[in-house]
Amino acid sequence: MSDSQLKLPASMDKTPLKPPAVTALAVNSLQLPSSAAQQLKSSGSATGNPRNKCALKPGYSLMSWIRLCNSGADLSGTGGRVVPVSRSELALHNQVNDAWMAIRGKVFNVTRYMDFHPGGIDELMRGVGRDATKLFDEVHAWVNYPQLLGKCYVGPLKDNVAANVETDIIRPPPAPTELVPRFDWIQQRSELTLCFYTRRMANPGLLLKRKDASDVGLEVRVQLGSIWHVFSFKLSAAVVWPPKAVRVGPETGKIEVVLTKQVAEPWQTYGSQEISKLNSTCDERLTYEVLNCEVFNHDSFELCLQSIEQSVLVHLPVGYHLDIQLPLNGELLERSYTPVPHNCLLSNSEQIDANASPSIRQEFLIKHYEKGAVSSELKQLQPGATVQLSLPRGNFGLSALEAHRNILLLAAGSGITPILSLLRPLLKRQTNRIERLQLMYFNKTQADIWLKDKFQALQEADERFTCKNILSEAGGRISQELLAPLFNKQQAESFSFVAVCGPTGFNTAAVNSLRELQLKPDQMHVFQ
Ligand code: HEM
Repeated sequence: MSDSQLKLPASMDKTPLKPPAVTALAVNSLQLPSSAAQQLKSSGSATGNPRNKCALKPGYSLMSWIRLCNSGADLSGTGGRVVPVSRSELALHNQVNDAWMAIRGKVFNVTRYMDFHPGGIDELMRGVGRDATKLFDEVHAWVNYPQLLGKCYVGPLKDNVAANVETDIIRPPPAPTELVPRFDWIQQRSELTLCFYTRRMANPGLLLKRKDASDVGLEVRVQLGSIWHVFSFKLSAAVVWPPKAVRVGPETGKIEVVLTKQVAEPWQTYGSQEISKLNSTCDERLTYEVLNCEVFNHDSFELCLQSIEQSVLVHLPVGYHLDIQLPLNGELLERSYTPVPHNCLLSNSEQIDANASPSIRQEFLIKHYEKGAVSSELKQLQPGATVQLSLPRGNFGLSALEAHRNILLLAAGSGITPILSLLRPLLKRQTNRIERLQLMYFNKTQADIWLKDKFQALQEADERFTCKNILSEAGGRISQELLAPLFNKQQAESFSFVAVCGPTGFNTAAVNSLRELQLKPDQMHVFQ
């Protein structure tokens, strides 16, 4: 890791006011995960604040740690050498003045970090002299330890599974439905930030709803798999709608909602909240109005929808879709579509992997089928018309791709839309960085290819990404012969995971070919 990589994380780049004590009532209603609840009991947070963060001694801020890391000091204690460490050796370094800790097969010397640890020395000591991966993840899986402890790296844990050490593979987290997001808040004079912590690679979705015109009612729904965790807030005072910023980290699992206070002053408490659960397969619909509906190419169009009264912001988990529902001849028609990033529309010349923040808008690229009732109806929609959208749906697990650095994407026609949503999170992934991401995009003719220029630009901007267009008019089709050269196990860059999306016939042919090439079910995901 180079020195220049160690920068202050954006979220810590401010000096926030410390949140004052939360009332007993609010704490009770928090439903902390049991591990965190136990910590609260055992460490007896004096303030009653759900956070267990300690006040750091003067001179031990994050900034000071970064300065120390960049000072050239020998923080690993090995003089810069990488030394493999056995478990028995690790166990010897269990003192506050000689503290080593293994996380995901890597041993770090955390002795000098002790005083800088925001959770305090006692907490950090719980993990020293041993493999602390599980404990670390239970407390704060989102913390970027490889970056913070880069200069403290001693070496790989010797008897760890070899593959783990070499490729930094991280085991998939337990099923997301077991997880309850942990809530926290932080404020500045003019801002209130609501934070929700899920888990690394949890791939959360988010829905924000303005509850009433008084601007103190806010509903925050965090989607984990098929469960929505609904936080209904009554804030201490009014805030401005929409939020100033909303950040959802598919990799870190951290969500931040930054609200501007209508009156800039410190608050005693954020207010109060109630938590409930909702199944995402429920029939709830959100009403959207058409902003515009325009031709995209010879047989497709772009449809831009906006939440009615702009009162709902939605962020879909990566690889999820929405069902669009509209009435026709007394019946309700419904079809699934994956929204595309705003920069995929014709009117937008930005690169494909730009901003993907939650939005009051949902934008779609839709292929028009002459005999397709839904696409024909949607194509005729005029600005101001309304449609109903379902809550985000899907079964894609981002963590399934976590261990893979060479990923192949197979898309046919409009099946490109869920595949598009993978590009950004994969290319931006910090842990186990992607080495090669190849898109094979199947269409009939040149004129059918969507977003050709955008893929070209992305290919030029990021050498890890390549796009290959395959046209059936030129005899190209999905087959074992076509794919076989990509799965030569003798080559280091052979693909180890494939995501597929297209019509049923395409998906079946792709899966059959991949099976013949010895790919296992857990090395594929098919978007149906
Ligand atoms: C494995 C043993 C560890 C335990 C038991 C532990 C415990 C804790 C606790 C209780 C907190 C306060 C949580 C809160 O804000 O609610 C915390 C915060 C923190 N810890 Fe650790 N920790 C451990 C290891 C580490 C390591 C190795 C690092 C180094 C990268 C680290 C970095 C941090 C950071 C950056 C925070 C602040 C997180 C935030 O504000 O979101 N911790 N830790």
